[in-house]
Amino acid sequence: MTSETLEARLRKIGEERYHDKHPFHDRLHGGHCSPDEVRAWVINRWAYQAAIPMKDAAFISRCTDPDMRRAWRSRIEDHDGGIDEGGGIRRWLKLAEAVGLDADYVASGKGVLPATRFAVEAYIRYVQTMPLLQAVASSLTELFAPKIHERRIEGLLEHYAFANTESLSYFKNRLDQAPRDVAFGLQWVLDHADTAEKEDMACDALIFKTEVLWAQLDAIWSAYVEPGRIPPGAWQPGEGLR
Ligand SMILES: O=C(O)c1cc(C(=O)O)c2c(n1)C(=O)C(=O)c1cc(C(=O)O)[nH]c1-2
Repeated sequence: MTSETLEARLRKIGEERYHDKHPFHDRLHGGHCSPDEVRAWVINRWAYQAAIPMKDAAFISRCTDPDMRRAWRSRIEDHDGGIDEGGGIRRWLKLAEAVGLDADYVASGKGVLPATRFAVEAYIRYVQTMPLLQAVASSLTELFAPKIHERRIEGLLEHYAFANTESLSYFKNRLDQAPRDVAFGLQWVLDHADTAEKEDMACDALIFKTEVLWAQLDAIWSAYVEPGRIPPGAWQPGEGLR
């Protein structure tokens, strides 16, 4: 199989399984979420955001090649940033405040749904334990992220009063960062998946990751949209407000 075919397979997985197809995103981007549904999403998605640099640090700890570590470390810098200006994590907390949440509450991780936590932990563990090829391939959902970030910026600006350049700065920054990261990750996977078995492994990793993302939105839907069954200990509307 040629690398073009592998790339086409990976892109097809995104077309079929990426979480832009999840009904929660239609609801969010179409302006149909209640303020509490938006808050639930911001609180839960925080758990994912906060885990990304930890997963990238876990990845780097496994790399024996300095070139690979050098290429990968900007991902951690994007999210953590410098002491004064911060990075993506701090920008996410701006969004939290804009939707009426207390930033310290959100950053505490209290109230995150158990299923969200399990999904995020599974992603970190995957990157820690699976063959490097699969650890890299699991990041390739970012091939599809810029499109959803553009859609999100447009939809939120159109429909919600909290949306402005500052509150949405997280997504705006990702528009430049994600394509750079994913160009490297994709090329690395195409270069290293040099047998049919390895190509299958790369595809399996991407499928696994789409499931990590999908499961988080399913959890939000069942707790806060329908049937509205909030698990014990998870965020209750009215908690953690600023
Ligand atoms: O808003 C989204 O839909 C979305 C999806 C993804 C993704 O596809 O995993 C990431 C992000 N955002 C994101 O902002 C981000 O920093 C990020 C890092 C990674 C990763 O796997 O390393 N995915 C994503």
